[in-house]
Amino acid sequence: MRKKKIGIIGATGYTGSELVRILLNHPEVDIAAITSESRKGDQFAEVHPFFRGLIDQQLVSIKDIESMDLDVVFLALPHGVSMDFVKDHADKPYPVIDLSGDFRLDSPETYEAWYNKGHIYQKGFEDAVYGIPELFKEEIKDKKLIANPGCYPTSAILGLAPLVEGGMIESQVIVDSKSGITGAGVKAKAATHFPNVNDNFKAYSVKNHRHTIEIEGTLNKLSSDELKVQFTPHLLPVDRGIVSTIYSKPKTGVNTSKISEVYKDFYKDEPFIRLTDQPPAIKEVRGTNYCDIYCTYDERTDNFITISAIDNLVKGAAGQAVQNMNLLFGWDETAGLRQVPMNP
Ligand SMILES: NC(=O)C1=CN([C@@H]2O[C@H](COP(=O)(O)OP(=O)(O)OC[C@H]3O[C@@H](n4cnc5c(N)ncnc54)[C@H](OP(=O)(O)O)[C@@H]3O)[C@@H](O)[C@H]2O)C=CC1
Ligand SMILES: CC(=O)N[C@@H](CCC(=O)OP(=O)(O)O)C(=O)O
Repeated sequence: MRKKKIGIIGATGYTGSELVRILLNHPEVDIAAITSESRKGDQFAEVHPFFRGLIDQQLVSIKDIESMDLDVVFLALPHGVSMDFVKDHADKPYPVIDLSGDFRLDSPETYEAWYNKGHIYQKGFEDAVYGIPELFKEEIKDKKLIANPGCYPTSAILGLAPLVEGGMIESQVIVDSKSGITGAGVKAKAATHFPNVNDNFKAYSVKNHRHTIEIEGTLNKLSSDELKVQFTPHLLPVDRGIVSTIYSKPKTGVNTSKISEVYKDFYKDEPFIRLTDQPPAIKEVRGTNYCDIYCTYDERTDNFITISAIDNLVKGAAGQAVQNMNLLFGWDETAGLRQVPMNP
């Protein structure tokens, strides 16, 4: 059968090149177009020299894909930019998998409140599905617009989903997350300048990070009670990886000794969830689509403590996008995603 023709939009950035890294080894696809507005005409491997000898492809402009007969398009563009593409290409036959936050929330009003930015395409919210395959597999299968989740939300939501869906916890949840610096994108900025991150560690966007509402809104879709999420991200001096440590209180009467069975049962058919018997490490998932999850109960404080680890560029972005594509086309969910973690 003919391989599906893929377009990757915005491939001078980190998630764009990560998509290429994964899709080069995907058995069902050919990378037909890789775009860049700033480097069009250059070879992709000139922009990302670690691809030398592996791919012979010239970067094209977005307008050049109009004449191509693509089967699916990945948007690795900043938020606020993706929405223009989605609106302008709404009549195209191909599905779009958007890695940005432009269509993850429930309405333009919520978006505007948390992103401090206007939204130009209300219909996209009606068309989109939130692409977290472990929770919304059936809904993803026949959608034309997939809003690929944020990296922090992926780690927090997957960590909490079994407790939330089981109605096991009280309404206040604390998510304390640490991310590698590639989460901030390829552009140089003061916050990610080497002396500011090397040998250093700090929280940022306390109380108002836009992922708070993405986590809270998604968990509330699984919950019969109204949950509130306190989310604090931290910048970790590593390239890639996220660890989230999550605190929640069991409801009165919940059988806390059954916690591992609850997680095992919830994720029993999920190839990318690995339940661990000790806190997971970012190097144990590096370069892979795994989300490793550890959960325990502390009798002294009456808290559940859940710790999850992902690679922000893979399960937190490009890998999850490929997993979504696999579902869209009815392929094995793990196609192209069977990497072994790179450790050390
Ligand atoms: N990095 C991560 O860990 C994660 C990122 N995401 C999301 O995925 C999307 C891509 O992220 P990431 O790859 O890190 O981003 P980068 O900043 O590394 O790359 C973004 C790319 O978009 C292109 N682009 C097009 N228009 C613009 C514009 N107006 N301003 C800036 N860049 C533009 C750029 O390529 P060119 O100018 O050459 O066309 C650039 O290569 C973002 O929405 C991000 O929030 C989601 C989860 C995790
Ligand atoms: C370390 C770091 O800076 N991380 C980014 C989140 C990356 C991501 O997933 O962002 P989107 O929701 O925009 O896709 C941040 O905190 O803004």
